[in-house]
Amino acid sequence: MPRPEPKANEWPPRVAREADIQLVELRLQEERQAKRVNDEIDRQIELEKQELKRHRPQAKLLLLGQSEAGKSTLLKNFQLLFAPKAFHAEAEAWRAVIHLNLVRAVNFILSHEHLRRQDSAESLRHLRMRLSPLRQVELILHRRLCVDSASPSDAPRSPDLSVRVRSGWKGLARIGRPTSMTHQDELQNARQIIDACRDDICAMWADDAVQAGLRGQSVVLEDHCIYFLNNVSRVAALRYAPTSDDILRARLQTVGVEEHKLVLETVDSGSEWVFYDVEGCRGTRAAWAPYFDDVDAMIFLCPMSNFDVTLAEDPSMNSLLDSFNLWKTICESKLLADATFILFLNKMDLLHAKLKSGVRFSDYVALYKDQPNDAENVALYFRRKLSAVHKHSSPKPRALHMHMSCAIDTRTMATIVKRVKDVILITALKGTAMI
Ligand SMILES: Nc1nc2c(ncn2[C@@H]2O[C@H](COP(=O)(O)OP(=O)(O)OP(=O)(O)O)[C@@H](O)[C@H]2O)c(=O)[nH]1
Ligand SMILES: [Mg+2]
Repeated sequence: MPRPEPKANEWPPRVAREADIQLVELRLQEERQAKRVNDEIDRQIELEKQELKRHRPQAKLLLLGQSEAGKSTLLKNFQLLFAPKAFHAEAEAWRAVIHLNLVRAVNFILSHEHLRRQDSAESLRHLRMRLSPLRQVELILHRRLCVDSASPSDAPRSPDLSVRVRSGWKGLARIGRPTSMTHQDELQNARQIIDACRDDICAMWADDAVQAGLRGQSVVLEDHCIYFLNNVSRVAALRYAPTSDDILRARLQTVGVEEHKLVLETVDSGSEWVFYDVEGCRGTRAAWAPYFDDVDAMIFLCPMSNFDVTLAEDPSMNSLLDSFNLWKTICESKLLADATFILFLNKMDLLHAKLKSGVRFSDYVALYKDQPNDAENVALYFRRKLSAVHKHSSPKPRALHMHMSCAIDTRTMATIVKRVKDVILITALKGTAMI
């Protein structure tokens, strides 16, 4: 067909219009191609997101509180209940920590200045001599386990008999499997010496002069030291294998922020929870913040029994006041505004024993004046005080679940920890669980 002649004065000329049409077509093609590429990128991002979701732990949990509040002990309770195989697999590794806890307590007692002066007691002089190999054992275990390079000195030390393991709890697993024969021989040798000293440690702990000396100087040995000394004939035996109770009692100070993956065995088998267990000392708290992001639940431990003591790291600071201040700061953290709060009012057993021994809570907490000095009422005070702080903090944090606890009592903890597990699962799956 003949092409129509271009009309005179036609604007734009037909040829130019055709070129425009081709250009538009080209642009449309390019846009379609770009959209295809974009859609593909979006699809990839969506796939990656889903993949990430699949690999994201089912729950991310933060354990906070001052030093010795019981954070790591609570974590052990979770492990004992929901990953018992992993818990028992680590039992062997805990033995060295328990032995160091024990040996440090013995050496501390024997090196205490007041008891040195009582050397006139013939029996004590004898015991000191017979137990002197434990100094070497402390050095060996210290070298194998501890973070700080300073060796334990001969001078009497403060009764902070904590153990800090290189790279924390995870480092402990490596200690359970010593790599070289020298390590194995050293640890075996240490166990043999402890076993050989067993009767003498018993005799020392039962010695009236020792007990009177400790009482007279108001030396308060940490709870775990007393527990292992009371159980020395079992703990010091050559074939000793730590029980669950022993592991919960063992004192292993957390170093920095330790990540613990808990692969559940008894419920929801195979799913993974990640705990961030922090070192509670004041000087290390600035390092916590990076771990506040994107956690499902923040678990705070407030030890109720330490109202009459000051912080080991700051003797001018009352321990209870420090805990209250810390709780307030945590409640006001914007980063934690989306996390469910779980509060453990811990060390109920020690609170009970302390009040029963005659220490008065009102002597340390002015607001408590004229109120009953029993553990239930004091615990109620803690409950009201801490929930009021939570309620009135800004930004308003999410739900608060509170439990009175004794973290070393596996029986009562089993019930509490199961309840907390439900809260964590609901929180992780549905956002938050309100009560
Ligand atoms: N009697 C008693 N002892 C407890 C309780 N909870 C924890 N402990 C003991 O207190 C000591 C300190 O507990 P940890 O769990 O190591 O304390 P933490 O909060 O992890 O301390 P850091 O790692 O220093 O921040 C351990 O020897 C525990 O066995 C409790 O409710 N009652
Ligand atoms: Mg800890």
